[in-house]
Amino acid sequence: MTSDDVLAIFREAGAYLQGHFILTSGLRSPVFLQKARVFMHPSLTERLCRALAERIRADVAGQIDYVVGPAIGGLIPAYETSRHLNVPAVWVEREDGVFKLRRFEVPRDSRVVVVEDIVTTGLSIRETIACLEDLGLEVAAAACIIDRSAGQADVGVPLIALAEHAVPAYPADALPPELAAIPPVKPGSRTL
Ligand SMILES: O=P(O)(O)OC[C@H]1O[C@H](OP(=O)(O)OP(=O)(O)O)[C@H](O)[C@@H]1O
Ligand SMILES: O=C(O)c1cc(=O)[nH]c(=O)[nH]1
Ligand SMILES: [Mg+2]
Repeated sequence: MTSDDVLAIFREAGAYLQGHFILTSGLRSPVFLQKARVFMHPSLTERLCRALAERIRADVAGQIDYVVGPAIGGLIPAYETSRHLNVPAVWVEREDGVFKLRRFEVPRDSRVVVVEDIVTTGLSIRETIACLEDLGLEVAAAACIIDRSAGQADVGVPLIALAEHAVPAYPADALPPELAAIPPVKPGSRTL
């Protein structure tokens, strides 16, 4: 599956939004990939995550014990990708703003792959890895459906992206006038 194929799925699902968006990193962007509008369709999610699982199988040497999804966006793709890898899926969720593995007991030294929906700066994956490493887990790699940084984000482990799609993002105090003219919205769950 190519990046164009993935973007076509997002466009057809009405998930390629244009406007003025506040991202989880605090950056502002004229584009938001509303993955929930893709993941609401099991057949589309199955196609994307089957392809992502194939990439993970090809790129990650050795055993994978668990897939970990950062809630909320990573829940569905992590679960569906784990189904194709035939390993269990768990998730981290925010407690007072910090990712925690609240509901599971994963043995120390387990080898895991983090599966995210979208990467912009890589901040959410880095936060996830910090939580997992604190628990003594080995993070073999991270993976995502779309990398908006097009390879620029550094998450500290190899990042496998099903698609790369470079999208502009600006600090809040450096907005182009056409973006500043639109009232911003924040679709994600951080700080909710
Ligand atoms: O690479 P980053 O700069 O961290 O941006 C990407 C993150 O932003 C979104 O999560 P968000 O916190 O907005 O909430 P969500 O998971 O509920 O969508 C998305 O699900 C990624 O986790
Ligand atoms: O950076 C983000 O917060 C972000 C960007 C995007 O396109 N989609 C998303 O869910 N989050
Ligand atoms: Mg998220």
